[in-house]
Amino acid sequence: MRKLDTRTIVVASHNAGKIREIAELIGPFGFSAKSAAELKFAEPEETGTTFEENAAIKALASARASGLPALSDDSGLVIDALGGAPGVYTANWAEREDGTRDFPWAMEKVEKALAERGATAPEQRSARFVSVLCLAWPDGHTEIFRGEVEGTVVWPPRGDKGFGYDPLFQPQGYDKTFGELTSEEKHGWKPGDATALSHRARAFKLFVETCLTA
Ligand SMILES: O=P(O)(O)OP(=O)(O)OP(=O)(O)OC[C@H]1O[C@@H](n2cnc3c(O)ncnc32)[C@H](O)[C@@H]1O
Ligand SMILES: [Mg+2]
Repeated sequence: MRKLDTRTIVVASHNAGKIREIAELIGPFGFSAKSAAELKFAEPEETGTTFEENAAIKALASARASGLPALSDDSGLVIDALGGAPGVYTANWAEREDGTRDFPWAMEKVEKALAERGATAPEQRSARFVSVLCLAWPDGHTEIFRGEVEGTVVWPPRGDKGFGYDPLFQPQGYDKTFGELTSEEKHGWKPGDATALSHRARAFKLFVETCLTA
């Protein structure tokens, strides 16, 4: 287990929604965060078959390109009735032929797949959001943290907050989707809290406990 030994960290992501959430989570710890998008680093190909593999590919690419520790996030929506899809391929499901992402269309695809399987009742629509964070150093060392949040796929999508598939996902015990919760509510965590809500905040809490606290 290695502690973070610099005050600058590269956020190894090109997703503006994710970068904003990671900046919110890391802000209170006094780090300055620079994203791979800002640094104009090329997006590495995500050739892994697990969240862990893809997170490591992204973090190592940014750590080596910057010479600084880099934190990546590989995430996705895992739907039980779809055998775990879209899972690691959650971003690909939203990709149009020209490479642009279309989330309303991706959410319709998810709904179509569920309807084809007759998964219309809430109990047939269980899912979890998964986030795997990887902190990598330029010398190749990595630390991995996984967070998951259980919930249900709703239809129609609700809310315009958050990003990506947020309007489709209602966490267990809540009557609002991630698209209807504020960013603070979605994290459900700030430094010192014993629990967190979102997949990303849950993984982040482990990262803080392992790499930031003395
Ligand atoms: O790889 P980077 O550059 O970090 O950005 P990305 O968007 O390609 O990220 P992933 O490869 O990890 O793919 C994750 C997909 O899951 C979606 N996703 C992940 N976390 C989410 C969240 O908290 N809310 C909604 N959608 C989320 C996201 O929109 C992507 O389509
Ligand atoms: Mg990606």
